[in-house]
Amino acid sequence: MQTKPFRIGTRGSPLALAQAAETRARLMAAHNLPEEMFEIVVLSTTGDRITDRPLSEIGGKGLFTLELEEQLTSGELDFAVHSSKDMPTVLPEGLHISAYLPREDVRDALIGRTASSLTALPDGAIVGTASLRRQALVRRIRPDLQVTVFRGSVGTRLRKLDEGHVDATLLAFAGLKRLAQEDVVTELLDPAEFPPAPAQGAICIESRIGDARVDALLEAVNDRQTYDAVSCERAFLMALDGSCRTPIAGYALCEGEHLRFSGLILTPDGQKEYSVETEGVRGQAEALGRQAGERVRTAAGPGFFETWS
Ligand SMILES: NCc1[nH]cc(CCC(=O)O)c1CC(=O)O
Repeated sequence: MQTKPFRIGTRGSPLALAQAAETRARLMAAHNLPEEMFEIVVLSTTGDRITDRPLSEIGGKGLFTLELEEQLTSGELDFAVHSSKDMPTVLPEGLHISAYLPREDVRDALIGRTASSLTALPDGAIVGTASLRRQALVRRIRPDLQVTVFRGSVGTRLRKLDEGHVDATLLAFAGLKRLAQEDVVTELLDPAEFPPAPAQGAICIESRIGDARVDALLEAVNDRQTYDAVSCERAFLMALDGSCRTPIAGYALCEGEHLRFSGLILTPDGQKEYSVETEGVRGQAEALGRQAGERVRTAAGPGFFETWS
């Protein structure tokens, strides 16, 4: 084995750093390599710098990955660690997702200040979240609640909640667990009523296509169930054209060689929705996700996407 360290790219948020550290720890264990073999390189991205506007307004998801991808392409980094949920559906030419770590809990968590659950919040209470999906799902269950845009790192959001800016906020349980902050959670939401975002809870590793040395390294930490499930969910998202103004939920589960998927699109007010369920063999994960996306897209019709985008 070579002795030059692998250069791992990551964003600098506490969650991103925790994910990069987890990736390094798994690689060290899988290959019996010392920590010095992995250099964690922290980059600030456009998405990190702009925190006062919804991402969908400033150009969407690529904003968290662009700077890392430039350095992957140029060879400055060997691979980059991301929250799969933040990855665009189409990657720059020459790059691919080469591995997924075993998925964390996919559920959303409510952190309530004035009540502990979504149903117990008082009439007209304010829920802070920038996610269009979470906004729509909250309104679907509790049309009386007010929803306000709430961005920043997990720590920033919890501080704003503490300061009383909102009555409750919603975060991915996975991120809270990775930050060892799961004790703040007051309610875990049932995926049947409050389905997660495609790719939620999964860490992915992006690298150059055809980099045999990196592929061999990463293969040992790739979780095949997560790979198939998230590939299905991302194909669903892509078939919906990644319309980042559309609230979209999607969740796939592998059981043996079988895969089941449920998807949902909603209007931002949560009052109209189209859902889809499908299942098949794991080897067809992407095709199943894509077909589910096409089905829901056809059922909704073009008007669904145009009225408010
Ligand atoms: N968009 C921010 C983001 N990207 C990934 C996570 C959480 C971890 C994950 O879903 O893997 C979060 C924060 C959140 O949604 O609470």
